Amino acid sequence: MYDYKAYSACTPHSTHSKNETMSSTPIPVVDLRLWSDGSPADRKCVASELTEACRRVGFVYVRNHGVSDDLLAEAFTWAKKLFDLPREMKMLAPHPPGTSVHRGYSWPGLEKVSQIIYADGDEERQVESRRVSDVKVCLSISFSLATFFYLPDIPLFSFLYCSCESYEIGSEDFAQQPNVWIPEDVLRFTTAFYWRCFEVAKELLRALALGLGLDDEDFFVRFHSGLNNQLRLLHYPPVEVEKLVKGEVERMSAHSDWGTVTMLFQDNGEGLQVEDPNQRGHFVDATPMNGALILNVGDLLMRWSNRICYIHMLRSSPDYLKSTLHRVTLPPLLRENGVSGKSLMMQSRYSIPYFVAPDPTTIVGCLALCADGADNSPRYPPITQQEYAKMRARGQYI
Ligand SMILES: O=C(O)CCC(=O)C(=O)O
Ligand SMILES: [Fe+2]
Repeated sequence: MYDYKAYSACTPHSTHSKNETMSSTPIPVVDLRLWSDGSPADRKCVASELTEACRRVGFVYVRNHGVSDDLLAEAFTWAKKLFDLPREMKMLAPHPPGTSVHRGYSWPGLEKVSQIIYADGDEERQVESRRVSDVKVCLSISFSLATFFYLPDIPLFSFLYCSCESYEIGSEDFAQQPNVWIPEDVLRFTTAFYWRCFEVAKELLRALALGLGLDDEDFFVRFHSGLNNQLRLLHYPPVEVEKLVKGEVERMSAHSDWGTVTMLFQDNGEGLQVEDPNQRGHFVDATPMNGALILNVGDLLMRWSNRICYIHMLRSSPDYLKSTLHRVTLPPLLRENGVSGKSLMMQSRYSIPYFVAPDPTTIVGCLALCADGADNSPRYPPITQQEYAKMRARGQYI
């Protein structure tokens, strides 16, 4: 884990001790402290930094975010406790069949994080082709994204077996997506944690609105009552390193998130990678950083801000927010040093993503200030959150 002590540009240097150094990570780091207690100018600085990071990379480490270390430690303790339960107990709260309800326990292999990416970025087509393709493929059939990148009509497959187990929790007041409870105190804690995360999410949405140049800091918050968010406890069980090296199993394949933003908490298990914004198909490590959460832009925020993907982006970059592909795979040390000893096992990894989504009937259309001329007209038709989620969910659960 990075022992990261670097500062964001907005933080006065005098508040840092002499031996603080900048991290070598290509993923930017933003400190929210001055967002919470700084002057209007400080807040603007933090907002611009955060937005710029989301524009350049789509992923950013956020420090001083407001979820305390103790609360996070407790969240991971509960997650571990939950996944340590015998399978029969976990199966008392199974993820319902089909794609309409996304709650409860998903056992390893249930979720197929599969994304077919046409280089022309046509999402409708991506989803349709995923539907007719065999999503029951269990082992990795992945083609290099980079190889096919410049060929808009050739589908880029990423069908992978997701070897994680997860537990999805929503708001207890959202009738469309009822929680699937299991008889454990863990769920009482996670509900409180869910709403604490939402408080942080609202601040991040405010900063992004300001950073984008919207007059109304609450613009995004108005579409987010919090009811439609999702807290996911994730466990990647131990896996033979050799299988990961050979690509027979992937912990989680490359995908983008569907919502507005995701806040991700990781334990110190490495392996999360993010697509390098300057090199399609090339991934960089998003190593866990002490005390920082990772914020990433989801598809809906990308659509709001009119960011186009892939091939178009190379022609003309509208310079807005980017929903970046990411995956979970081998940690850097194992990649670099290879594996000796066939039976080497990679340890469990736990993570807790909090997916922030607008309310289901919210119409997500290009913001007026992000469509500022002939070269930057709206690229996506307006779509409601529920339509978009339905489209994306069709390939994910079988
Ligand atoms: O486990 C992680 O670090 C990433 C999880 C993730 O990307 C997801 O659940 O969408
Ligand atoms: Fe994700």
